[in-house]
Formats: sequence, C-alpha cells, structure tokens
Amino acid sequence: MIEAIQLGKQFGDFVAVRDLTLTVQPGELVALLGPNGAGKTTTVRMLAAILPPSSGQARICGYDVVRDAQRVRGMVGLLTEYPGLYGRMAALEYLAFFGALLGLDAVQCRQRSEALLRQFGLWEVRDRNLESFSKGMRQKMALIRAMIHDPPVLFLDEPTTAMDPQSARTVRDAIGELRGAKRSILLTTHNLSEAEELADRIAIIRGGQIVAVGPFAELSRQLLGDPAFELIVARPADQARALAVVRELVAAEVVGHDRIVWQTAEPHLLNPAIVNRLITAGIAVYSLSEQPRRLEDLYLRIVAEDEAVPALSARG
Ligand SMILES: Nc1ncnc2c1ncn2[C@@H]1O[C@H](COP(=O)(O)OP(=O)(O)OP(=O)(O)O)[C@@H](O)[C@H]1O
Repeated sequence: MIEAIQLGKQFGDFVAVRDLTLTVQPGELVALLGPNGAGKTTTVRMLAAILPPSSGQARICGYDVVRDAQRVRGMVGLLTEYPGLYGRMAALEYLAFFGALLGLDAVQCRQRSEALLRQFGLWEVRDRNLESFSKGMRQKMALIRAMIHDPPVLFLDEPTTAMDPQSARTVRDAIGELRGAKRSILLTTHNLSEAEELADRIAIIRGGQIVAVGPFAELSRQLLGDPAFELIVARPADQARALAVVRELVAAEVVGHDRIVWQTAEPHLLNPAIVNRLITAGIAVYSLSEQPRRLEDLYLRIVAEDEAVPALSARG
C-alpha cells in the first residue's frame, strides 16, 4: 500500500509538490496525470525513498519513506522513462547481477528471472546481449528488473513515452499482467488512453497539487455532467423536423453536420419517448447512441482551468 499524507517538496523557494494526499490500495492501479512540470516525477521519487520530502509524510506498506528508507527501497520497484540497462550483458546475466545487488538469494533470483522472462516472452532471448534488444524489449526488461524482488509496490514513471505504438502495446499489456491481487501500482503517463485502459482511479496533479481524484466514471459524472446522447436521422432532409421533435422534450443542439445531441440524467425514460415521437412523425432513425466519455475531455477540463478548482472527490 502507498500512502502520502500532505506530502510536499520545495527546491529552494520553488514549491514542486504541495500538500499531496493520496492512497493506493493493494491490488489497485492509480494513474497520476498532469502537465509537464506538475510534480509527478518528484512525487514518485519521494514515495520511492529516493528524494526526501520537505513536509508531510509518506508510507510504503506502513514503512516511513524517511525513517525506514532502506526498507522502503527494498519494497518498491521503479520503472523510469529512460531506464539504463547494461547493454553488454545478456538478459539472464543482467537479472542475476541486479538481483545480487538487491541481496536476493541466487537460486530464488534465477527462478524468478525465468518466470518473468517467460511471462514477458523474453525467455528465448535470455542469452542475447541487451544492446541487441528493441526498445519495447528493453522496456520489458526494465519492468522485469523492477519486479525481480517481487515488490508489493510498483512505480511506473512514463513507461511508454517515446515508444512506437507496437512496443507501447507490448509494455501496456505487460503492465496489465502485473496487476497482482496484492500489488499497489502508481503509474504516471501523458498517454490518456493508456491511463483510461489501465487505471482503477485517476489522480490529476497541477502545480504540485492534486486537483481531482477518483474512478474515471465518477469524475466524468462530476465534471462532464449527465450522459450525452446523439441521434442521426436516416434522411438528412428530416433533420430540422427531428430537432424540433427532440426539443419538445429536452434541450438539444446540432453538433457537426448531422448529429442531434442532448444530455439527460434519465435516458431510460426520455430516450424511448423521443424515439416514439420521431416514429409518430414519420422520421426514420439511423442511430441513437450514447456519446463515449473520454479521459481527454475530463483532463483538459481540469488542467485548462485558470482558477484553482476545488479538490474533487478526494477519496485519497
Ligand atoms: N532537483 C530539482 N531542482 C529544482 N527544481 C526541480 C528539481 N526537480 C524538479 N524540479 C522542478 O519541479 C517541478 C516538478 O518537476 P517534475 O519532474 O516532478 O514534474 P513532472 O510532472 O514529472 O513533469 P514531466 O511531465 O515533464 O516529467 C518542475 O518545475 C521542475 O523543474
């Protein structure tokens, strides 16, 4: 479990992280999102006991990141954006070397290396030097390295940045596989669809402060309002009449050239009524569908705010 309580970091006069309170439960993956310079990496480095906080507290599985820093480092796995790997070492050899640095028993380390290399499809290339690996393979190796001591907490700092789509997919699938029942994972990323795909909860940080936290669906409802629906008529000539029919029941607008859009908290009552009226008016419906909510809309809404928005659903 990861716990941050009013965590803060100052570099000289500059406040990089302020009053950050966040919990990641065992078995949970939380995505920490925010613009460049928002304080994501600084937060991760404090939580991983690499950088001492200026204020507040953080605990990893109950151990304080300052008082028990050494123990905390043994409990976390950290994947950074540009992990340095020793290119002249073979994959298996590298894991043995790294495991020894972490004080792992050689036999256990070898077993765990084999299991992870097999899990990530790298067992066949275990004797190849890492410099011959593709970017996706290297990032998978970095993930295996972060996992070699089976840490209960994993920090993934922009794990797929600057990767081609196929390598990013491979790494994303690997992250999906790492979500053990008991592991807490904190992921920072600029890739919003990645966060949407992987995260149980989203935390958005801006100017060093968390401004929203919660499951995506919950934050969407809070910030983007009621679900939105769009209707397309089969014959373009019917559109003006269809808009008038819909507007008898709900405020609607035309979006793009052919979509009639409205929001409602009671779609199960309203939408059948709209369809009935359209049929009675002899208007053929091509489609009626719910507009998908995208994390990008939510993120831009929050991050683009000029004024500080109050913390939302701070179920830290
Ligand atoms: N060692 C340091 N000394 C001074 N300022 C620092 C230091 N490390 C980070 N900062 C500043 O703290 C702020 C937060 O940086 P941080 O790297 O945590 O942001 P980030 O959210 O990870 O950004 P990005 O998305 O660009 O990686 C930035 O303004 C950065 O310049």
